[in-house]
Amino acid sequence: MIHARGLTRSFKIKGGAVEAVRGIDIDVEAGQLVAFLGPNGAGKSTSLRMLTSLLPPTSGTATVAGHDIVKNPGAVRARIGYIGQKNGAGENFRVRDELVTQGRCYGLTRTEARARADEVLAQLDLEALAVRKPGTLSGGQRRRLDIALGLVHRPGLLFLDEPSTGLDPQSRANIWEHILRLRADHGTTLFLTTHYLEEADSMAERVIIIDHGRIIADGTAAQLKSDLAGDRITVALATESDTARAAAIAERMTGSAPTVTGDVVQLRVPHAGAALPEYLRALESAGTKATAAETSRPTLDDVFLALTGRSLRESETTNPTSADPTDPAKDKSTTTPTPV
Ligand SMILES: Nc1ncnc2c1ncn2[C@@H]1O[C@H](COP(=O)(O)OP(=O)(O)OP(=O)(O)O)[C@@H](O)[C@H]1O
Repeated sequence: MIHARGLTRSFKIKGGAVEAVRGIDIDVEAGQLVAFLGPNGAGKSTSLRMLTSLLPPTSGTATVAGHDIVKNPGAVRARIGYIGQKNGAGENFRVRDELVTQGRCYGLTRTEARARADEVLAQLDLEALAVRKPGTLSGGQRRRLDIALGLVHRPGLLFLDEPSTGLDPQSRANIWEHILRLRADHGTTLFLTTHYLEEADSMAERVIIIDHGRIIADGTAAQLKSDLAGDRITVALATESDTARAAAIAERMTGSAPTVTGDVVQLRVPHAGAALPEYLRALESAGTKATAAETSRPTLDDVFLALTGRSLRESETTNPTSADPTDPAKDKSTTTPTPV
């Protein structure tokens, strides 16, 4: 469905150029659900705009839905749906009329366009809103209308740029329900960007991570987490000298320096279940007792941290364009170990 080789895109700016995408290779087979992750400015939207033929690449090639994005952009566009970050519907027409107009733009007759509008209204649970104007819809309803607009011409491949951003948790869950239903009922291939790591982890079967315009990881979330991050052990100590000793023992045990924050030591191990008792025993024989301990499974943020030394969450929390107070990426809760 998607085969890209060495795709690059740079933008001329005053006094130089921005290399937004620096040579990406992507292969996506039919029916896959791929989450494309990366911090702000990593090159996600630029990649999506190239793959959807909206932006010509500076170099490299790609075939999408069987057609070359540069040589045959019209054929690509006829076979894909693209739901960008901005709303696709205008303000003046009613919801159903917007969908009929979209169908007409894709060459459907008036009768076909009306029938198709009714189908997508039902598919996205929008029937009750058919006579409303888009401007009167809630954020979640509007996002569903955007998806409906992208589906009018029955594309086999759908690109979604941040489909759930800015929505409250309930609307986000609802959007995901519809996305997953699309795939289950129609086998639609889905390629989407998101900065909600938990969503990518639980919903997508494949995760591609991009950073500074380059793909740095590609696999299932489970694979990436076990290969790149490992489990985490967190222990709390009572004194500064205990903390220093616990950090030294952790480094001896794992071969790498642990993270020390105040009196809390965090270390990475392949299997925390086996390593925690061993670590606690080692502490005790050194006369150091942990006051609390906890193990946790790795997250996609841990994968990003292992690859780049930076937290994806932190780069997202500083995103000046995201004003979503419900954004789970902004939940920077620290781990509180349970007493031992
Ligand atoms: N038209 C443009 N002119 C100049 N620079 C651009 C243009 N479009 C994008 N860029 C730059 O290219 C880089 C990649 O931008 P892009 O929008 O692809 O990132 P992104 O990963 O989608 O980010 P976000 O998560 O914030 O949407 C950024 O440095 C951005 O400022």
